[in-house]
Amino acid sequence: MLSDIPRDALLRPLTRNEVVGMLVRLTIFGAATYYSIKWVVEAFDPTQKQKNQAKKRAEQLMKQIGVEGVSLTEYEMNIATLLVDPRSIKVTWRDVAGLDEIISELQDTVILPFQKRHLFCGSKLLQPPKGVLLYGPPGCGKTLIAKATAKASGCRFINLQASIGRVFSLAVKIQPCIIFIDEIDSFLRNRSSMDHEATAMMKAQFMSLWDGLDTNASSQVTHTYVDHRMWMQQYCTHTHLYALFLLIGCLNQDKTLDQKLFLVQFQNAAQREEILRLILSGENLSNAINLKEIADQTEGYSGSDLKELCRDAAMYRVRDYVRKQQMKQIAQQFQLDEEEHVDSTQLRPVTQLDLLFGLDKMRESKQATATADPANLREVPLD
Ligand SMILES: Nc1ncnc2c1ncn2[C@@H]1O[C@H](COP(=O)(O)OP(=O)(O)OP(=O)(O)O)[C@@H](O)[C@H]1O
Repeated sequence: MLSDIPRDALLRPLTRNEVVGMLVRLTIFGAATYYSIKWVVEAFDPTQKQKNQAKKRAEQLMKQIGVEGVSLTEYEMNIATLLVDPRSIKVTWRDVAGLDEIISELQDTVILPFQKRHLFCGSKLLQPPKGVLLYGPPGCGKTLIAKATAKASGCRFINLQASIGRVFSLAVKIQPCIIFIDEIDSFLRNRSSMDHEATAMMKAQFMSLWDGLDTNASSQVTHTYVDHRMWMQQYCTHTHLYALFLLIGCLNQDKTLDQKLFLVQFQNAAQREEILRLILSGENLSNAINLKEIADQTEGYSGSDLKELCRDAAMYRVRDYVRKQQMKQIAQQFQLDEEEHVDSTQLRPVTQLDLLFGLDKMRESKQATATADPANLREVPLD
């Protein structure tokens, strides 16, 4: 074929027009190949439909929370579907009882820097913590606090089970943002014989992201001095559950900050009384209710235990109501005169006895759980 081209045409340098023409042809050919391959790959990808739906949902959510013009990778797009608009969070500080000290410290160190940025800009000492760690036994209010904090700060909120790298990169892009990881210990400890290495890698990745996020000086994300590895190790192996949330988008670029750690644990009797009062507020209570008596007898109970106790107590009057209605029907069938007038639409008030019954039931179920706990069984001597 080359023999068809005149020899002098092969030897002379190409003209400008020839070079431009060749470049145009190469560009068109390259683009056509790229889009054809992309089209074929997409056509054969069974997850494409879900991806498109996730993209749509993420775009909608981003718009709703006021983020526009940010380009996201496919992974970030998936995480973005977990975004929560703080206005849609129902929990407020008023839903948390007995934890006033923690709440007031959170308000000063976490909420204020978001709300009054200008006050914190000028001073290295006044920098807010980059991360906040809530830890403690289950059912004591960590999730409540995390949600109330997100609501009060007005931050974008990502509530996730476990997906790490992209979460951080998305959070950096849409900062300010709170990342909330509930029960992260179960993710960090969750292993099988197969995934030991993978878990270790994820753990390492999490640690490095948690530690630094970004070393870029122009980033609004900071390093801290606290050794989180120690915390992680300690709390991933020695406590059952904790929730964790990080703040991103703080103001400083300096390494002078500490991490804030809050122990959310079992409350004392006075705090338990406050929790009981909050849980029962809005209920029809008998005048003789004595919450102090219940609080004094519930040492070691979590907030969720107290809620369960109150729920049971409140149920007794529903059972009473149903029983009375049945008796009424029987009396009507036998055309007996009813001595007592029963209001057919109202439940009776919750009484102290209901609460004490609820307490008994709770004790029984706690005892049963303690006996069934394999950890306890292991400690029983075999001989
Ligand atoms: N301090 C509290 N004030 C009011 N209610 C509480 C409190 N602590 C717990 N509760 C009740 O118990 C429920 C569970 O609490 P929450 O989910 O916040 O616990 P948690 O500490 O996050 O537990 P876990 O570690 O299991 O996730 C709450 O929805 C609430 O009804």
